[in-house]
Amino acid sequence: MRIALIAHDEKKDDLVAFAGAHRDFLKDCDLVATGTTGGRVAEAWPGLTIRRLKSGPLGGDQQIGALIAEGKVDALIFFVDPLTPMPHDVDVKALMRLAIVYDIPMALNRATAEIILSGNETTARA
Ligand SMILES: O=C(CO)COP(=O)(O)O
Repeated sequence: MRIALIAHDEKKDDLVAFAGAHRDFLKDCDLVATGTTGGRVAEAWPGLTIRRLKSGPLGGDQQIGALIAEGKVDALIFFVDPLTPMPHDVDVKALMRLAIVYDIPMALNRATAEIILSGNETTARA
């Protein structure tokens, strides 16, 4: 499964914890992430191989959007911070829009990410 991982700064600890809880499944996935998020997850969980793109504010969100448009991402897990204004808010919105246009599963918080992975982890075990 090809999964894109992104977290805003206030949510990075949550995403690192989420990735750790699911590392047995994620180690067999094709993971791509924005720069800082990918660095944090890879540092915490060296068993995970993650392709790191640019940092979000420098174009990383748009790079992931382009991968979605090319059909190269099966699911987007993006832990957003709804309480902090972002200079690159338009990029975030554009990324979400493409996930909707191409109808891929998109988790914007941990509760939804758990549902997306639980369905696929079950399939992977079967
Ligand atoms: O800003 C982001 C998403 O909008 C995430 O980018 P980083 O992973 O580089 O912090």
